[in-house]
Amino acid sequence: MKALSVRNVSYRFGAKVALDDVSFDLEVGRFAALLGPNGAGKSTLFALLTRLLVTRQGQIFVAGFDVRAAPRAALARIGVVFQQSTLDLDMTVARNLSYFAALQGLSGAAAQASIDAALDRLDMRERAGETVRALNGGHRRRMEIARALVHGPEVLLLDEPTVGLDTASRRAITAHVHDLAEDGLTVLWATHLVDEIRPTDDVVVLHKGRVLTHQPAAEIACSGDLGDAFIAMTGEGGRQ
Ligand SMILES: Nc1ncnc2c1ncn2[C@@H]1O[C@H](COP(=O)(O)OP(=O)(O)OP(=O)(O)O)[C@@H](O)[C@H]1O
Repeated sequence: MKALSVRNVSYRFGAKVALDDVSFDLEVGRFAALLGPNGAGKSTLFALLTRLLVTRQGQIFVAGFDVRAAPRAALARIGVVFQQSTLDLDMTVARNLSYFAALQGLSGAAAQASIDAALDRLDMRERAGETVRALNGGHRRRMEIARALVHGPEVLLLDEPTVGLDTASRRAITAHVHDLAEDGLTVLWATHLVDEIRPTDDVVVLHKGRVLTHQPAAEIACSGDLGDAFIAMTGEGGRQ
């Protein structure tokens, strides 16, 4: 069974086609970059994966569950880090996570164990008592990733999670999420930055709503530079 399966998905906003017959599968435990320039359709695809928008054409399966026919089962297996932060700045890290855990139906000792484990995975346990406002941008992002793990998802979706961060924070977050994939989580990481992608990662190149290719990064780069290959394919840049 595939961790994520997107089949012939199209979506339009009025006359504007945002996604055009998009299909790809992700194997369990893969780190996949959804690489595309601005306007490629990455956020639209994320909105369909998380049911912020409803798929009208095509099908999406998460761990075998159809997002439209079995939304609860599918969404329970997804963790999401959206482009815009949704943290409560005046609550502590721990309180933000326990609030989210409660929304997921977790409480008491089980919730605490999940929260502690998620914070440990992102090296954020010692920050649990701090208010979010006191954290820098990189730590806030790590906390959002920890929050997305609290309910034990099988697939983690991140929509340009390093936007606005300095180089050190970008590297740390990229490394943390690659580690999560090595531990068996399936990751879909939307980005337009090729330096966040490792040679062994899957890359789904999205351009103007269409999938141009889906291969390991090393094969797309073809013994050259992934950024050059991306520019050659799309005519657009892939560096910060
Ligand atoms: N609500 C909307 N109404 C009309 N057009 C939209 C809407 N949202 C997105 N679009 C258009 O759909 C296309 C895909 O947009 P989308 O935001 O999914 O791309 P993206 O790859 O996430 O880009 P970015 O990196 O800038 O977030 C773009 O042409 C965009 O202008």
